[in-house]
Amino acid sequence: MTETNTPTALIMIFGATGDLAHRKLFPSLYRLYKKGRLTDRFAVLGVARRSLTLEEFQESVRKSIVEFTGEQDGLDEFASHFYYQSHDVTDSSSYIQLRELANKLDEHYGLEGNRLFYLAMAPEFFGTIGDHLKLDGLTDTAGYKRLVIEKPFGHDFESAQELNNRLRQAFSEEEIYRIDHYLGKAMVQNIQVIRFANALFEPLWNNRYISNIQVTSSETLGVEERGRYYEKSGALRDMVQNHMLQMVALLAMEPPIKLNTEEIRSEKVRALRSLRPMSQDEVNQYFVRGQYDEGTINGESVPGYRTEPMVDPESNTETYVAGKLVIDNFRWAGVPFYIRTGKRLGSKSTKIVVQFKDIPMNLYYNTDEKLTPNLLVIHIQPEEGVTLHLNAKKSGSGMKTTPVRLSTASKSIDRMNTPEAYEKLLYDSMRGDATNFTHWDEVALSWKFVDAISAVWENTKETTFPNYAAGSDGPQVADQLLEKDGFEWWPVENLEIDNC
Ligand SMILES: NC(=O)C1=CN([C@@H]2O[C@H](COP(=O)(O)OP(=O)(O)OC[C@H]3O[C@@H](n4cnc5c(N)ncnc54)[C@H](OP(=O)(O)O)[C@@H]3O)[C@@H](O)[C@H]2O)C=CC1
Ligand SMILES: O=C1O[C@H](COP(=O)(O)O)[C@@H](O)[C@H](O)[C@H]1O
Repeated sequence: MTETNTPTALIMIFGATGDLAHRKLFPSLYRLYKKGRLTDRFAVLGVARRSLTLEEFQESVRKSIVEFTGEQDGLDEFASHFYYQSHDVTDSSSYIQLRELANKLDEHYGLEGNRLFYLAMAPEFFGTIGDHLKLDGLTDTAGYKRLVIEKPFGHDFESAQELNNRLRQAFSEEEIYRIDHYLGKAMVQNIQVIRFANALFEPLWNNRYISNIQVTSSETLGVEERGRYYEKSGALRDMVQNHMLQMVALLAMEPPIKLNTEEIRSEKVRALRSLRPMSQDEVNQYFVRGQYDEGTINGESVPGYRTEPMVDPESNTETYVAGKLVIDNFRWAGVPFYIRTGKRLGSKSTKIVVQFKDIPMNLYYNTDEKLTPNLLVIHIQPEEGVTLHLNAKKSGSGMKTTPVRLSTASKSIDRMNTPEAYEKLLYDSMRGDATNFTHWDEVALSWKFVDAISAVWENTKETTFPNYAAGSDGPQVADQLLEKDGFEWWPVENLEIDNC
């Protein structure tokens, strides 16, 4: 691993006129620049088909910064590091020209031959670009060469493996940075710290004390303009295969022997290997699906999934998934991990709730009343922090108990906004820190797990679709999944830090 805190590199963005580049990548680079994490020794070479002059491209960069950061300090100087080549990535002849421009920028800015190739494009182009980078000598460089690749990494295990084999012709595993933007979120990175830096939690982090763990990622947005992609993906591939399983791996993994990339990834891989596979007959017992109907969100009527643009009016695609994961190892035997994610729900929220087991004997309530279980809530977004739900004595005479909460919000600890996930991930990839990117072994195991579910769902028409109204908490089948085990979902809206 090559690490420096002020990395120098040529960042080549394929898809530089696209949404991701404008909303996330340019603003993140600007913030790094403003913080002094990018010195003047960097250049960005944007690639896309449309014909733009250098001035037009730099103007588009300036606009994106103003729109998405609200700042403009030092903007002209920052934008002057941006270059553009109009180039169809399927056209073999353009790569030579790209190499020449890259070499010139390398020399002009003293970039030491360091190259970061960021594929911010539709996945069908990933393989072709990888092939050409090698064939046309863009990867022949004196410095490092790294490939940062967006999701989706394949559509299933087979296609992911094919893509991986192809990319590995040009880049080694260590040089491939597969983005899962959840791993860039401050509170997702905090899961390990909460677990391994607190004497209070690690001894309790097992089946002796934890009754179940719930991971919820709910969205209010629908599929927007992404109907074509989403029809083939659904919530299972879009969210579960990557973000949800990554959070589960971080919650379930054993403590790594060292806090380095290899050890952390290897423990995550072991956790994913421990996921109990499901037979075809078991899939619908462990996983349930939903699709949104029309409804109301924030007072506005929104259409049902089947009437969204580019969506089949009889679509069988799930926009909601809830599941029970069983981790077959010594630590977690008997502790269900429940996950749920969906579009067009009542709130935008990602939270992890760790529910502790009840104490063996309740001295404080009548025997027919139950104490509220202790909960550890990790607030991933929109608020960031941790809440511990405890029981305390009710004021006044007598020994009645009442639930109380201890909360910390990250913003109040650091007194600043935490950086955007993409900012951290871009910085890490330039510093050569791959810890918060997914290793091929993690991708492969996640696909194998999810493939078993999609094999069943794609072959059975779900006759109850649409089965939840936009703006609701999701389909009833998700509640029934937990009721079977004697649990219920902790409602995310009642767990906000602000409610404490
Ligand atoms: N947008 C987001 O928030 C997120 C996006 N992603 C992933 O990032 C990737 C990009 O997404 P997004 O930015 O939204 O997509 P867009 O459709 O907005 O952008 C696609 C980009 O690719 C360029 N392009 C398309 N075809 C070619 C071609 N043949 N040769 C050269 N350039 C081409 C387009 O420019 P032009 O038309 O000028 O050629 C454009 O710059 C996808 O893999 C997506 O899944 C992942 C997470 C979030
Ligand atoms: O990767 C994706 O994530 C977003 C949700 O991300 P978040 O950071 O807003 O929680 C999701 O909307 C999108 O469909 C999916 O592709």
